[in-house]
Amino acid sequence: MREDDIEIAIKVVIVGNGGVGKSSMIQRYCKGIFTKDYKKTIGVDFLERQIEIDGEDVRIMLWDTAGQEEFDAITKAYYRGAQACVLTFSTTDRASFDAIKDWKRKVENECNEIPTVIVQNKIDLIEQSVVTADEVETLARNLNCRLIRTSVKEDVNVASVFRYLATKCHQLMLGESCDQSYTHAGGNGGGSSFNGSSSGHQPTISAFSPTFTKSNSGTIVLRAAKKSSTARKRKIVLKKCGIL
Ligand SMILES: Nc1nc2c(ncn2[C@@H]2O[C@H](COP(=O)(O)OP(=O)(O)OP(=O)(O)O)[C@@H](O)[C@H]2O)c(=O)[nH]1
Repeated sequence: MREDDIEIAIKVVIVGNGGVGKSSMIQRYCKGIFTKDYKKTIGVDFLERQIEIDGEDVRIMLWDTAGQEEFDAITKAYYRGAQACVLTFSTTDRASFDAIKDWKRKVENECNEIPTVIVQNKIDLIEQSVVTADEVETLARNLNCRLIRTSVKEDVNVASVFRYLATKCHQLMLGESCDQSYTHAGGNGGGSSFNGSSSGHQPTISAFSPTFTKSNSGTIVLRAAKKSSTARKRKIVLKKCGIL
């Protein structure tokens, strides 16, 4: 393999109870589509998308795991080697919220601590919500995870989830101090834009604001890896992380 062909790849696992919108989220992010039909994921599925972080091409490999307990034995094998995790629950499904702690534990059993985001999906159904904003924010704080509220259906904040995680992983790969800022979920609940600030207090990314706009933070770069002066940097990066 030539030096120029080397790229950064990040494995992200998406977990959560059945029906919360994991497959839909991945489809939305990688293919730009949304379907109303529910097709239970059997075992594990996989899609990827390439974005640019700090001028580097980063390939995000999204592992969609079945939410049903019957597939636990199969899916946990796929958590191994994951560098980031999305813990997903649905605004209209109380059990899926209550299960978030268990999902975090299951992933940590295989991967230790990795950058993790709690995603409250189906925020378009906020009027049918079975969780309060406070309890969700408290859970995120207690679990030391960033909270992002999304609507896969309306394409709100989906790109922010993966850009945030990819940025965190990229920082870790570069050996920059990660300052643990990914672990905070504040409670202001306003706006939907991604805030890459590295200060200690990280606001929740939310779609609650009535003036929210669709997130455009994911820059899709559908082209071959650049042959540029970043090659040397890539080499350094790859000493610190695995190529998937
Ligand atoms: N209203 C609304 N419906 C959604 C949203 N995201 C997903 N859905 C719907 O929720 C249902 C379940 O979505 P899936 O993506 O299949 O759920 P899953 O988490 O992958 O389910 P498993 O494969 O069983 O683990 C589908 O009918 C989707 O259309 C959303 O943001 N809003």
